Amino acid sequence: MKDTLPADPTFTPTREAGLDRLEAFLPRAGRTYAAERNHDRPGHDNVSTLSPWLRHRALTEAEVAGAVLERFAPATAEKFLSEVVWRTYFKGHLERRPGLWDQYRRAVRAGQDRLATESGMRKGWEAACEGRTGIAPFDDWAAELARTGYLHNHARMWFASIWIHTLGLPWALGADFFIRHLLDGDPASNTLSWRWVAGLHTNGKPYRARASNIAKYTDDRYDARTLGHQLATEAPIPDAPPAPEPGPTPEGDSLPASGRIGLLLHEDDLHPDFLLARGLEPADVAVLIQPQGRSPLTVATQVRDFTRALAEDAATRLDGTGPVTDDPAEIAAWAKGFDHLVAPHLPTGPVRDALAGTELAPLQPLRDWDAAAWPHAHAGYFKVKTKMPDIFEAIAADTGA
Ligand SMILES: Cc1cc2nc3c(=O)[nH]c(=O)nc-3n(C[C@H](O)[C@H](O)[C@H](O)COP(=O)(O)OP(=O)(O)OC[C@H]3O[C@@H](n4cnc5c(N)ncnc54)[C@H](O)[C@@H]3O)c2cc1C
Repeated sequence: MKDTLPADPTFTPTREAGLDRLEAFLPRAGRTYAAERNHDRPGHDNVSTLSPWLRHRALTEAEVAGAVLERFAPATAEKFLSEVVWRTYFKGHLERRPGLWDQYRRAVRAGQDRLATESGMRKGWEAACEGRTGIAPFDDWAAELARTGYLHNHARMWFASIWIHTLGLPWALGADFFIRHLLDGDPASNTLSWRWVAGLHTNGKPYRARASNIAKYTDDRYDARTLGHQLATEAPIPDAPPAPEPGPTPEGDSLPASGRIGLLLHEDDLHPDFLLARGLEPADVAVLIQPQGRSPLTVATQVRDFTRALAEDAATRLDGTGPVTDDPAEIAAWAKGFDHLVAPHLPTGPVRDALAGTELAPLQPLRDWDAAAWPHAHAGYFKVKTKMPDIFEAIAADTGA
């Protein structure tokens, strides 16, 4: 029976492979995506599976949106484009409220303290992480995540809801479990999506997974009646500190007018098309990665390998001879050879945290795409969604097309 299932998607850690995936998906980015996207199906060919490349900006939101808009009218591809812009919204939201990242890190540590002292919770957490809860779809998604480093969006929502509301586990430990295993594990999309499921994001409404919804969108792979007896019927909102007030949109630095420039790429932006389009001529390129910085626990080998290989691919593309490293001290030694260090804007997350502990202070130009979207990312998604036409205006400048 298993042999007849479509194969798991694979994620080759090169920009070229991401471009191939985009090319193969493009014909389905219009009405087909709108009609089919909610189904969690083996193989996942009803969605793009582009997120591992987009997360590291080995492919950028602007170039993906640009390719889609060359093929479809904005209204036809609205659903897909809106999902891409969700990613930008979450990045902007966290840039405006970086304190949410600090709160999350503290909540993970507090959850780990509880694991050390509450044996019942520890057993529940271990069973959830190992896919041994007895809730069939949840256990299957835990196994799929560990095997592939990817889950469909609906599966992520249901999984997070069952983790929080049915199993009664701390939301931050669930977010930590995801970010240790997802190839696209992202400080913004992951943290804020888990907060959204818990009911801590903008509207105070938790997301509760329903048996009938799971059965429908898994094409009846799971029995709604059995699930109906297993899933929580209530979804109380967990205690959490209030969200910080939004700060200003980060302002991008200008490029230096002269001098030898070292270009520092990082795992949050590996394709400096916008900088080259602005006239940057780097003397050399290095890449800083921090996959292990995503969690205090061990991050999955395939996540660390994927991130490093994608970073090496970026350095090779740009003929960089600088280090591709997770050690900021190596970057500091390399940076001594230049008058200026330039990096694409460093968003909230482990790379920025790692640099904060050093004397390195690269100039950080901002992408036109982010500059168009982030001023509207201070509250819910709707404000950004209404600005989609303006954001698309930034595609040419962002991609240098
Ligand atoms: C609990 C939870 C945790 C999540 N954690 C992450 C994460 O760590 N990293 C991550 O990239 N996404 C995360 N998401 C969002 C979303 O599930 C994935 O981006 C999407 O499933 C990736 O699959 P795809 O590339 O096939 O998406 P498609 O449906 O093909 O969408 C295209 C692109 O749009 C973006 N996108 C789509 N849906 C969302 C969304 N809801 N929020 C933000 N961006 C979106 C992604 O970059 C994606 O590649 C999470 C969602 C939930 C509910």
